Amino acid sequence: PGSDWVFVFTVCVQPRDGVERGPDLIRAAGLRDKLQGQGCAVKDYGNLAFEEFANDEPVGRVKNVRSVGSANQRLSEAVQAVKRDGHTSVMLGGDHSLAIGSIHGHSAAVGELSVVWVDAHADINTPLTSPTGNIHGQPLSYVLYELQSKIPVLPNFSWIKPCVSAKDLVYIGLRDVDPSEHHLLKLLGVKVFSMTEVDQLGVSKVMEETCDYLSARVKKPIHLSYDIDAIDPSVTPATGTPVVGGLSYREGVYISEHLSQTGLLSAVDLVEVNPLRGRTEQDVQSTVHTAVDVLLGCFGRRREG
Ligand SMILES: CN[C@](CCCC[B-](O)(O)O)(CCN1CCCCC1)C(=O)O
Ligand SMILES: [Mn+2]
Ligand SMILES: [Mn+2]
Repeated sequence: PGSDWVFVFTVCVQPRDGVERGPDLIRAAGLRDKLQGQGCAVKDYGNLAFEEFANDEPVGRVKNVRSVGSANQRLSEAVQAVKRDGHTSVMLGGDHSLAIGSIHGHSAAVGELSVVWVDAHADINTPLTSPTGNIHGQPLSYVLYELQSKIPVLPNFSWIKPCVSAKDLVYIGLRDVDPSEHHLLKLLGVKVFSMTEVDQLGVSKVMEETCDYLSARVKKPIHLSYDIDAIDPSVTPATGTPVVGGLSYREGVYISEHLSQTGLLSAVDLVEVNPLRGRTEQDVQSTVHTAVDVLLGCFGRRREG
């Protein structure tokens, strides 16, 4: 990329058990210098401060509703500002519930989006189907037009307007999908490349088919929402919900290299890095450095040099 590329970090943290430390570790691993070293201009917006809610009691089974709703509203505004300045937004989580604000803000600024969701999980439970009540397993249900009838009124969530069509969503890396999620994916006909398809087709064909599928109708800006747990826990163990049988380091980086080549990458989330879930410092460093390499791949880094 030329020097006209500006990357801004709307770095966001949830008051959670360790995942709030992800962004600073990714910074400390030298993301800014490495991006600049490959010809990118970088602007770091720093960490977004979120309002604390004293007794944020569950609503039904949904946990941390008020703080997550409020945080995502601030994040949406921050991402909108970044996109209005014509930059590519990079949101470092924090957990995947932050994709609500990131996708909402991105769409508010640029309109219709394609979403590529790289994850071991589908993150499409509704508040009523979620087995855990954790919103990081639900973000897509709040932003998909087709699921709005399934969303109850939740405090601090009324600002969210659905903004993504199910036909503009592609999953890569799925291998731990709840029955209720699988039902919704089938019902909505969402395009899924689970780990089975990755094994069957190979990551190169998966990316070719992903891009053909997304550009079959109208080419739209791409929102890449990358959950570090898509990659195998042998490579990225420091994460909240590790699942065996994940992407290799090479497959994980190839995905971002391929999307970078489309020239359509407009916003990136990199979430669920949790240093407290690493058993050793090596576990944490392997996870953080892989996250950095995935991001460098998004912005033009090629392994050939
Ligand atoms: C698969 N769905 C889970 C995990 C969501 C992970 C969020 B991500 O951001 O990391 O992708 C887990 C539900 N299972 C928990 C263990 C018992 C069976 C249900 C959920 O809590 O909804
Ligand atoms: Mn996720
Ligand atoms: Mn996940």
